[in-house]
Amino acid sequence: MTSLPPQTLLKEMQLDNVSVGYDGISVVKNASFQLLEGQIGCLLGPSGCGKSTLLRAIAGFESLMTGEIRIDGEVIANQSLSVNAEHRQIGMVFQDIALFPHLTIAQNIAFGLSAWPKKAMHERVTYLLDLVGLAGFEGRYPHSLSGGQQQRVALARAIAPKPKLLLMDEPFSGLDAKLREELVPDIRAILRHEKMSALLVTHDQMEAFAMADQVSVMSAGVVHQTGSPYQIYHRPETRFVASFIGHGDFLSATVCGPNCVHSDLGNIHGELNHGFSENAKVDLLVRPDDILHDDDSAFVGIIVSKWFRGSHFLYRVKLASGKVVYCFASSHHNHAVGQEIGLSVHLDHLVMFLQE
Ligand SMILES: Nc1ncnc2c1ncn2[C@@H]1O[C@H](COP(=O)(O)OP(=O)(O)OP(=O)(O)O)[C@@H](O)[C@H]1O
Repeated sequence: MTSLPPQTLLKEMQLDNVSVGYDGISVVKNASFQLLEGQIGCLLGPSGCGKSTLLRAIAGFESLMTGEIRIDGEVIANQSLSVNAEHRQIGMVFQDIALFPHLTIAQNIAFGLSAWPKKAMHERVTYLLDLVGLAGFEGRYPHSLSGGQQQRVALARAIAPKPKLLLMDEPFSGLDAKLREELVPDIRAILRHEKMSALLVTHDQMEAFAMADQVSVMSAGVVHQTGSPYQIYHRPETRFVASFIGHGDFLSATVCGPNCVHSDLGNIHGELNHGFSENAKVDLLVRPDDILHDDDSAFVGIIVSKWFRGSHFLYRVKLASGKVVYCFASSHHNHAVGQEIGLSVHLDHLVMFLQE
């Protein structure tokens, strides 16, 4: 058995105050975050917020206006230095799959392995074909594969040379929803199996949540927050993150204690001290799963719209103040639009922002 070149895993990538731009105007501003061994990170944000630009800077295709990028403690880019893309040990997968049409699937996967001994190359290609579920496809050409199969080949090609880090720019956006749903967990499992650190760019939060251990939410070039999907959803640190992620509404509220606010839905107590001063006017984030239909509650609202979601109904409910909020109800509670229903609040942690 031929011994394969040893795999060098990423220990840590660190971005410190990275700004990147075009023609002297920064489109990524002071981005800082860290990616650790085996972690799958994600840059999530609306179109044009600078995700691809930041990814391209990490890959070595854009230079830095300020800041520093380090891989395993070694500076690969700052204002005056930029290690060549091909020397960064970074693999890339793009939205437009871009396989070589005149090469077989095996030749595509082997493309970055030309320096490897023949036997090791063959073993690596066979291993990867198997890993991405395409054993037996080695002699086929890209045009004879489905979009999802082609994207698996693109992944195999990118990870074949054992890069320290895999960058993926909207790799699923050319695929239909059903295929995407199947492929995302598969790709995650493959990266996990390879202990490969990766950074994904997407504007789709469900994709981000399904793929990533850590999500960096961006808006207008600024990284607002980096955290686990759970933290991003339940503990958003900025108003933008709170409103961009998931469904939610802001209820006007007044602070009435160290872990209490008073709102249209009564006094709401959180588990933690929120740090706001007594009587401060705040906007309190309420998600659909924070407000439940409750016949016994004194707080009521009028249903203004409803959606049947199989296991539950999602209602939009107008409160006495005129504020409209989401509300979950089990699918046995089928109420008509215009009907009044009772509401109870189930909020463990209070996410709120001072009113502007
Ligand atoms: N080569 C370029 N020259 C000048 N401006 C550019 C260039 N590439 C991107 N931009 C601009 O930089 C900003 C950020 O673009 P970028 O592609 O990084 O955003 P994005 O978040 O990846 O968007 P999308 O999700 O639509 O791909 C945009 O305003 C874009 O028009």
